[in-house]
Amino acid sequence: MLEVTDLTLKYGQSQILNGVSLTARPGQVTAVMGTNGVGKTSLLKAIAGRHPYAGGTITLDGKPLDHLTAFGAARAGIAYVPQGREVFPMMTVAENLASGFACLPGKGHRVPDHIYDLFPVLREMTGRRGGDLSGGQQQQLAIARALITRPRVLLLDEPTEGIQPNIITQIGNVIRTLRDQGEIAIVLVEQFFDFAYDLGDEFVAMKRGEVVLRKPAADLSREALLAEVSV
Ligand SMILES: Nc1ncnc2c1ncn2[C@@H]1O[C@H](COP(=O)(O)OP(=O)(O)OP(=O)(O)O)[C@@H](O)[C@H]1O
Repeated sequence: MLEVTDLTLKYGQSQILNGVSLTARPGQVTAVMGTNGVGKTSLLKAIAGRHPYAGGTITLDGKPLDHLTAFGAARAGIAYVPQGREVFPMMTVAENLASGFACLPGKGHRVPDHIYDLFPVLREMTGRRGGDLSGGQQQQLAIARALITRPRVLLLDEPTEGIQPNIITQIGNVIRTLRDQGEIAIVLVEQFFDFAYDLGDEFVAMKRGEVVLRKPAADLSREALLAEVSV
């Protein structure tokens, strides 16, 4: 279980996160929602070791992840799929996937079949350059690359952004499959309300760097959540 407690984060003198707390459990989707600029990406960056945080704690199964680097966080089991995907454009699909092995011990890794079973389109495109894939295919590649690292926590930053509807459905199905397998805790940052609402087991709504609502799906109506995350 991932526990973030009282997290604060600054860019220079600007306080961006102000005491943010959330929990992500294996086999569940924790959906983090809020309008542009409330600090959702900054929160994921702090968890993923991409930006230092000023205060608070992050623990995984009770063990502190003390200000890890991005590599350290990946080694500890935190996989991050950034907004905009960050696929390596000049590297092939196979090479992009193989880059995920860097944080695993040992050598001679091969892409497990279950990754291609989740994303069959990637199996057909192993030799194609990342930059030549469609946006939807790049998103699938970015999620697949994250799963290569055998994470315990999967951080997804706006996976539906700029993606066509049929691929959004496929990505939703992948998230559901991962959730139902019960091993990975998923933190989903998403502004596509219905997508997040359908998938979320727990909801965290943010405003101006603070959590204004934190509730399990069972205790929250669609209207109540919509009211908290609308402009
Ligand atoms: N590197 C940076 N330096 C300074 N300010 C930043 C930096 N990155 C983000 N910010 C500011 O921090 C605030 C939170 O940004 P963040 O990207 O975390 O929000 P967000 O909720 O993910 O927004 P969006 O949905 O638009 O991605 C914004 O006001 C943003 O302008």
